[in-house]
Amino acid sequence: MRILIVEDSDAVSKVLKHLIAQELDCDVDIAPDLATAITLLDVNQYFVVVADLNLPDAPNGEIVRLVLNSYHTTCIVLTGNLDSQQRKELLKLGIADYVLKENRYSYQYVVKLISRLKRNQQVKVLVADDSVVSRKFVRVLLEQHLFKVIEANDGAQALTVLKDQPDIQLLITDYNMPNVDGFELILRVREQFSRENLAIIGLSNDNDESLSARFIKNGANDFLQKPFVHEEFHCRVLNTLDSLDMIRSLWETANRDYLTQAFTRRYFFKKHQNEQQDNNVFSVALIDIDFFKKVNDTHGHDVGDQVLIEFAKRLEMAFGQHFTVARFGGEEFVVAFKGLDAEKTHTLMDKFRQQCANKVIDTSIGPITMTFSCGVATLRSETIDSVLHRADEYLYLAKGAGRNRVVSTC
Ligand SMILES: Nc1nc2c(ncn2[C@@H]2O[C@H](COP(=O)(O)OP(=O)(O)OP(=O)(O)O)[C@@H](O)[C@H]2O)c(=O)[nH]1
Repeated sequence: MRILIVEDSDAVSKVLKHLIAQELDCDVDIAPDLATAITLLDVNQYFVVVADLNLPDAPNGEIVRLVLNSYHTTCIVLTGNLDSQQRKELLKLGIADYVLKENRYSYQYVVKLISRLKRNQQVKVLVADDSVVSRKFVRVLLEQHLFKVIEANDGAQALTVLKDQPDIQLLITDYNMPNVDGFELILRVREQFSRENLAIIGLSNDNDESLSARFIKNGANDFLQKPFVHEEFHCRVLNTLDSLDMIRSLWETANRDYLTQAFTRRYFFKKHQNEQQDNNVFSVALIDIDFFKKVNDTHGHDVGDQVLIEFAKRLEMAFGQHFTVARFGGEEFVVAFKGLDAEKTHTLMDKFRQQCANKVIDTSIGPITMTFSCGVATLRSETIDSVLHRADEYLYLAKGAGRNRVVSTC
């Protein structure tokens, strides 16, 4: 990623370059005037151009039109002052945002914005609105911030799109729509997508003043009254996505093991405590690395950690896409095989055991071999604790029989 700062003040460009380089993994070029900017723009592909409106050889914001229209590059405007008319014109041109050079927080805002724009490239936003004009308007605003935009012309279509593309992170929905309106859409979406999975912003040009509260009570994160100004739209979208990121990060901290990134014991129980009622075939594999204490004692705790991290990675690669992989503590892991009986689970785990035993783990002190023992049990008319207890008994038998083996009822 490469950023261009076009700014005639040496002090400002140095501060910005320092902050950007510190926060973002990217190259930063500086142009003190329009002529240098053109030379650089001709040879480099920039992710974003941060441009001062008033340059020695272009005092009237000429750089902005050039960046947007000739180089089709995202532009953040930097300016000492801006009157209301200039502000409107710039926003109409399609800049990502403008920043007043007021204090160091202004520069931090630029960095935060670039970082957000970078992430936005991976963020899918669904716009549900029966008005084509309105949908296109929102699309243009979202694309200025580099989002991947998907459109739905009513609530029913939005539900289908969300089912097909569950990785959509933000739904922006109008209130008045045929078939399924905004409220009903949100209620139905929230049955499947929690707040850490999907954020929702409601829109309406209806003058009913209770709408915003009703949207939020129904499960939306925010609401915007039409017509809205560009900046308010961007601020609300960015705030909503920042909150979503924060909720996700808290969720990850609460549910993932810090060292290995496998799910925690707590998550495992929360997710699988009702397996019996769900009436599904359900097996668990309880896994314990063999002689792990020896790895720590011989090579040190750090190398032990590297082995745990790599082993968790292997488990995740082998089973994580379809099954829950959790670290129960220490060198003990569990995989929940929902839908598989003991025999199938045993076969899968035994194949994985052989692969692990035959593949060295590269650590900082060189390659290390490791094996594990495993107990497999299938849920009967019992609690999740009981099935784990039985898996533990089989694990104990596996250890007693010489380790590096899988034991189950089969
Ligand atoms: N490096 C590292 N070691 C850990 C961690 N958690 C637990 N351990 C170590 O894991 C080892 C577990 O040893 P034991 O329970 O005796 O089991 P073992 O040596 O694997 O022997 P068997 O299970 O009987 O094959 C202990 O030395 C713990 O200190 C961790 O997060 N990192």
